[in-house]
Amino acid sequence: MIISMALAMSLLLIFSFILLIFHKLFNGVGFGGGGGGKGLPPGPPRWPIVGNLFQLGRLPHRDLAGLCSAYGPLVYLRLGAVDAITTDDPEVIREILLGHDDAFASRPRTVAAARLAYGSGDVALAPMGPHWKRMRRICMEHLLTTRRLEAFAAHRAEEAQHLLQEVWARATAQETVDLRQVLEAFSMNNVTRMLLGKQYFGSATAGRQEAMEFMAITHELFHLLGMIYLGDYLPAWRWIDPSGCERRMKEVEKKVDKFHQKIIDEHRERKKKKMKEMEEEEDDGEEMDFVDVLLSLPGEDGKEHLDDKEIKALVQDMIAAATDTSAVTNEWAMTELLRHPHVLRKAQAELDAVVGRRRLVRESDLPRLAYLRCVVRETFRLHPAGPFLIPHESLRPARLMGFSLPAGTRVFINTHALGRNHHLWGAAGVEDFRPERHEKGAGRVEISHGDDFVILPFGAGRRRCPGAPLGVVMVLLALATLLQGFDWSPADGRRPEEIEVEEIYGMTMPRATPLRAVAAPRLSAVLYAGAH
Ligand code: HEM
Repeated sequence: MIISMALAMSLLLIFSFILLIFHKLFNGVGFGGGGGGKGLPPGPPRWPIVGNLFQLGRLPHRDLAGLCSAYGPLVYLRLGAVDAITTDDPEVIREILLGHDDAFASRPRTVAAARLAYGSGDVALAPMGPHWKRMRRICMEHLLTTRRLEAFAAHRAEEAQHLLQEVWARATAQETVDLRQVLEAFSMNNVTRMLLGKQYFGSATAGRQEAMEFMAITHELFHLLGMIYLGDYLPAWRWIDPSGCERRMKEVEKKVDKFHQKIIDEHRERKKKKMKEMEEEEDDGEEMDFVDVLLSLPGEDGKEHLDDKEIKALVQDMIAAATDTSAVTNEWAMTELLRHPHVLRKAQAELDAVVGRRRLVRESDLPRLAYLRCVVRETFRLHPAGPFLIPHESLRPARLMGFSLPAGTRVFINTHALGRNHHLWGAAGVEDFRPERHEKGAGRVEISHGDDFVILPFGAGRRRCPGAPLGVVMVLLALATLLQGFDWSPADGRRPEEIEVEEIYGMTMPRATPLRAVAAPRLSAVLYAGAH
């Protein structure tokens, strides 16, 4: 497979090279001009056909950051047949996401979105239009309301207790803790309890095997959705598909669909049973999970119900958008805390002062944990869950910062580079993890973006993350629980500075390897076993 990939790449390069020579012979101009022509923003020179595609490697966010350093805050690229821009500058980002939100709020129709998001029939990957509006409204009105978030607070407290117990069990058995595993379980359980009425990891679970399968499918899905697939930029690539990418998409599509269909069928069955037993009473919606709600909503064009495809697209979107983002953020936060023990101790001292050690931290404590909130902001600065948000696309020709962009321009807002922009954070120490840079006088430390757009963990404008309040609570609650409950040190006797910080690129950007650490209990034993 590697050989066929290399062969295809070489053929493409040879073909591009021949074209380049023809181009040079007959037009007198060489290596394709960079951006800047036809009123486009500046950008790197490009090859015929492939354009700048081969300038993107394994970590495209770092490659695009390099282009912003070389060509300025707004860079034009040609990726095969697709026009694209990238930026790491808060002013340009504000113009795209707020000033020209109407033009830039669509999404590209990628092969992965078509295959893996029910023909872009979800919210997150749907192009701008009436379908997106309706699906997003359903989520906002039936899942992500303040009332529903409050109604599930008790479940989140149970999951925090469960997280504490899981780590405690490993600590008392003198085992290292796989933080990726316990943090994923925490996020997955919280989300699936709201969505599906099921806890996937733990005592009253859907079964360990099913949980592991579910998690593995979600990872694979995220990997495929996030990758820069050459077939999206060079249609001819799809004929060869040398790495078998589309075949993998088809396989994952089947597995995911089977999983979601099972969930819907189980819910329908349960509903039927209830009706039969005449147990169904007028419901205020609080005991219904999201799938129950979706099954009771009317469909479009006079249809009695939403169809299964629409329900599956929504459920998949919510699971994917909610679990990985918060788990990845928490794994990075713990990575940085382990690398910076003085920050970890300072966050624990704050927990001792605000909550004490005689009871467990609760959701209602979170607004008062100002330093912990700075830790999360700093984590988002250095390790944003979505390195390019979810790429946007322009719906129509647009003017931006004095340049003209054609319709269908793909927009890579580089949040990873924004957090390392020397003009904002200073050239020295930009890679240092220093939560103090976000400290301000009195008042709550906000974790979403402010007016200055210097960090952007949830995007902005009409495509901003609708789950941000829930995401923030899940991240803070898990971290507060881990820090209040345990002292932490690196696994395998490593020194803090030896903990790796390499990332892998995808729709979310996790550490390259799972984080393992040693936990030592710091509360009285009764709190680990007892009720919250
Ligand atoms: C720490 C946790 C989270 C982070 C960092 C995060 C981040 C993001 C980002 C960066 C985007 C793209 C914004 C854009 O393209 O402009 C997004 C979109 C989205 N997020 Fe989140 N998210 C989190 C949690 C959640 C949760 C808990 C949910 C739902 C339960 C959720 C649902 C969505 C949806 C549906 C979209 C697509 C919005 C649209 O395209 O209209 N997210 N999120």
